[in-house]
Amino acid sequence: MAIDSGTKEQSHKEHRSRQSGAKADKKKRDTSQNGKKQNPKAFAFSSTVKAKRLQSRSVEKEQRRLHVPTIDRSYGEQPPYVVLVHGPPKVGKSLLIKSLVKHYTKHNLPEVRGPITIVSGKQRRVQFVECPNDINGMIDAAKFADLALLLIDGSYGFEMETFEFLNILQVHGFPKVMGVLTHLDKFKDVKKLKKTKQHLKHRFWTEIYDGAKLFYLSGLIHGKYVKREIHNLARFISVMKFHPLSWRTAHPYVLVDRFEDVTPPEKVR
Ligand SMILES: Nc1nc2c(ncn2[C@@H]2O[C@H](COP(=O)(O)OP(=O)(O)OP(=O)(O)O)[C@@H](O)[C@H]2O)c(=O)[nH]1
Repeated sequence: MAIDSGTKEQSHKEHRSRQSGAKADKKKRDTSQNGKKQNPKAFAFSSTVKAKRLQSRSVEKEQRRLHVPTIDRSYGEQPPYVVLVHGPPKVGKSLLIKSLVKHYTKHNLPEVRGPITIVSGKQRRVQFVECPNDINGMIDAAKFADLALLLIDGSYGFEMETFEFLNILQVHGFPKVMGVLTHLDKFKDVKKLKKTKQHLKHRFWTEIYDGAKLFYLSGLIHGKYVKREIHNLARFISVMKFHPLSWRTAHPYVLVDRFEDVTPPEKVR
């Protein structure tokens, strides 16, 4: 290479493509295939079907981006997530709350009276509420529940209350729902138990959605549900992601659970 510093012109040796060797062989092979190169234009489409699919996919992606994000209006310390335990009478609601409280706090709860709030993680509190079995109670509960545990007596099947409550949930923005089957120890026949579980699962799926979570509590040990099963259920509740419901942000609601007159008696007199 010679550089002429005066005119700043360079003279380069001309490029000569390979005539022999592996690279030359490959090139020859590529060009000889159907008379065209393997990759004539790397990013241009060669199939119209594929191109159409690609286009609709990119449009979909764009739509998703444009979707209005749900606004989380909460600020400061987060309120506890309300886990509502619903079911017909004597299905085991109190027992389930007691078992879950025992799991989280290692304390025995003698009686369930009103909502119970426990700390389930560094950033999370969970409040267990037993759903009242009257229509007004259910309507109130549907408004504040973040997760509804629907208890179903496995030996009996679905009862009216569960369907009623699902309907109420539907018109209140539908929070998360999980099913829990109890009284499964009443089955003596293993085959029948299996069949019933299958049947109830599919019934539950048609009501909620295919693949909705259903837990099985197989029986009692020392008057409590099996530790392992409660552990699994509690784990699910602890890691569950709760998104703000758009219905709820659009329909603010205050539930008054107590009304006290605090005027000093002196003043009244
Ligand atoms: N064999 C069996 N008994 C159960 C099971 N679950 C609950 N029980 C029993 O059912 C009875 C009622 O349980 P509770 O927890 O009081 O039911 P509940 O739904 O709170 O009842 P109400 O508050 O009256 O609606 C208790 O004696 C439990 O021991 C189960 O899976 N198997």
